[in-house]
Amino acid sequence: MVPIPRRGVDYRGKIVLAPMVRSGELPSRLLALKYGADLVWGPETVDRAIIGTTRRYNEATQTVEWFRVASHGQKEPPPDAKENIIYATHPEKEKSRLIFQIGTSDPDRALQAARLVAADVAGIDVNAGCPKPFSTSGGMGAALLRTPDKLCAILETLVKNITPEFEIGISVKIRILETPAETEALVRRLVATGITGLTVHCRTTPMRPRERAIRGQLRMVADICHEAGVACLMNGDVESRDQGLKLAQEYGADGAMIAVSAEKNPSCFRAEADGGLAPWEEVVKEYVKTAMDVENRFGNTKYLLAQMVPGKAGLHQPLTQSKNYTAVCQMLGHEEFMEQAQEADVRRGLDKPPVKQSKKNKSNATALAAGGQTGQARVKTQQKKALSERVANSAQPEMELKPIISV
Ligand SMILES: Cc1cc2nc3c(=O)[nH]c(=O)nc-3n(C[C@H](O)[C@H](O)[C@H](O)COP(=O)(O)O)c2cc1C
Repeated sequence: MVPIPRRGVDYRGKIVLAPMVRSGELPSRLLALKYGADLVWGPETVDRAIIGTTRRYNEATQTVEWFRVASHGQKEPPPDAKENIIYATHPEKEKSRLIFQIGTSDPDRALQAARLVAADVAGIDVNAGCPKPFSTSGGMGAALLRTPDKLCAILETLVKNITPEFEIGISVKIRILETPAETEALVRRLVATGITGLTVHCRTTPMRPRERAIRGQLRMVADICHEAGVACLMNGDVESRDQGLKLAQEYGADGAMIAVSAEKNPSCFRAEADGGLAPWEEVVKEYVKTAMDVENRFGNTKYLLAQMVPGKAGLHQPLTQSKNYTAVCQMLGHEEFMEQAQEADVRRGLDKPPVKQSKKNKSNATALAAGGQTGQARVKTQQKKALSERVANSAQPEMELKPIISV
């Protein structure tokens, strides 16, 4: 077992929520914590997306939000400009248990991004496992497994600058490599960077999510971590708290991380002794309430509900077509939430038909498409910016991420 870390969270004996783009937004994390998750990872947030955001405290929801205003390529955003919330946290409920995961391929940018959130989280994690072209084409995610010098430089920069200033630990999430020897060489380098935790997703980069996780290299990874005083979490096909604790013990890991099973039913974090898995109806009710409490983006709420409501309930089509929280509560029979749902819809403008794109924005889009008016270089910068924003806001699940960015 690893010694208790002097700084940052203690990972030992922990069952944690995995980082999940789109599925790991604030209400999902709060629900996971409510059902007993020990720590929660936020969805991967690309460094460029968080850099340049403004932080504010939202009194109404008691959340901290990092947002930017869409400027559509103009210096001053138009008065009707839309605000994009890039990241949100509920300090009271999750600060000491929230790990912020960065998507990055550059030590300086990683540091700039980490500085913006470090005071509000319990740890910073670097994503070195996302296999999708959207991540790897920018040198991020699983591409970092093939550029260990760069990955180590990122981790060392964060350890050197973030840990002493904010008293939080730095961790990394990797996948196994093709051979145990390759994985061993990589892990030996990573644990020497000063990180406090390492999560190993027990699949190789080309493996599909449906393929069973391979645990043959796990004990070796955990042993190398422990020799260096680094905690090791296992990930891949863990479905519940009890199973995770058993597997961690069997393979010598400190704890386990759950993704897909938690996306479907976050009560998987509850021990059998405390009631185990709750029925989906109960979980969905909690989720809708939590999503309204923190004013979650309706599109994200709808997406998560589609993961949680079983197909056989026959609700997927009406859910997909629903336009606001009131409709969702009606459909699910949550009469007691109707008032809150109506208020939430009014606040978010969901009680009216969607606003058409303004003339100004339309003409900007045309100018961009034409490419001539503002000059080729400026258009390119604007397109890159817009794509980066999409990266942060589209929040697609890892398996579905499209190669939409070429920066
Ligand atoms: C919807 C979805 C989004 C994901 N997004 C991320 C992410 O942002 N960062 C990351 O490191 N892994 C991401 N993953 C991978 C998971 O964290 C985890 O490594 C993987 O799903 C294996 O765990 P499981 O077998 O419990 O599902 C994502 C997985 C899913 C299903």
